[in-house]
Amino acid sequence: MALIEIAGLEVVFAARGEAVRAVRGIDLSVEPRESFGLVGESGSGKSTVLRALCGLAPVSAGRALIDGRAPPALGRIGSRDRAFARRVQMVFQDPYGSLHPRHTVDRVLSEPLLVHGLGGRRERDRRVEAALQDVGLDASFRFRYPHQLSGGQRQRVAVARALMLEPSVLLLDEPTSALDASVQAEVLNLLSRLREERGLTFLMVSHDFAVIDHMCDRLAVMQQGRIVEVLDREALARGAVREDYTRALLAASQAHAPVQ
Ligand SMILES: Nc1ncnc2c1ncn2[C@@H]1O[C@H](COP(=O)(O)OP(=O)(O)OP(=O)(O)O)[C@@H](O)[C@H]1O
Repeated sequence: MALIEIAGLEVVFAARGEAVRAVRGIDLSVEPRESFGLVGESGSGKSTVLRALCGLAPVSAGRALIDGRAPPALGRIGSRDRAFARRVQMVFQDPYGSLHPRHTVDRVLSEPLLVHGLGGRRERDRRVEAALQDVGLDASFRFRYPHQLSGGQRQRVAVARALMLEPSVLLLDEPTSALDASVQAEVLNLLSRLREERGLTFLMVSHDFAVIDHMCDRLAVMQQGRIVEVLDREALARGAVREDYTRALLAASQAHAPVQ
């Protein structure tokens, strides 16, 4: 059975009295342990799909389910949210924005455990140290603040935080596009390794085909809130693309340096 199931999904935002149809009826299934990419031009609705899956955007019609369940309603904190957070986590583009500037790495990583009442002090310490090690940061990083880290190190901390509750699904929104090319490759390789080791399922947004090609088994191409085609990696490698829109995106992406 698919782990992520999206059917007839529509998301409509009300912006200054006008309805913005960000997602216009999409269907998508992602299997357990699969890594699936969403590509498309800016504003095509990629991030909105991820947000609908975790309850941060309204599902106006259709459904967006993970493991057969809809996300908890916006603004309601309860046991369903806690159960959901233990299955699904999101990683954003900008680790600087998503890490609290006045919280140490230790606090950032312990907080999910505290909120979920997991482990005593010793157990939390052990898990924070293990989490740092898992993302390739040594113990000296534990009491640093975000501004004392490089962009790549910050994103490693954001990945470690996302994994603290041992979720099965990661929703990744342009997780490396704020990083330099060489650092980008390191973080992508880290994500691939963690996925392999932990049997994670990824749904990943990028505007960059090289990133998607590096990371994903299949991808959907989005345009104006719709999916125009779904490709697997092999079709992408052969250039077996049906839509001119996809070809244009591919050409624009290939103008940039490929991921190593
Ligand atoms: N909260 C919101 N309120 C109103 N409109 C929104 C909201 N969030 C997104 N939109 C609109 O929905 C459309 C899709 O946005 P979305 O962020 O999903 O696109 P995207 O493909 O992820 O783009 P990018 O690659 O630039 O991040 C855009 O027209 C955007 O302006």
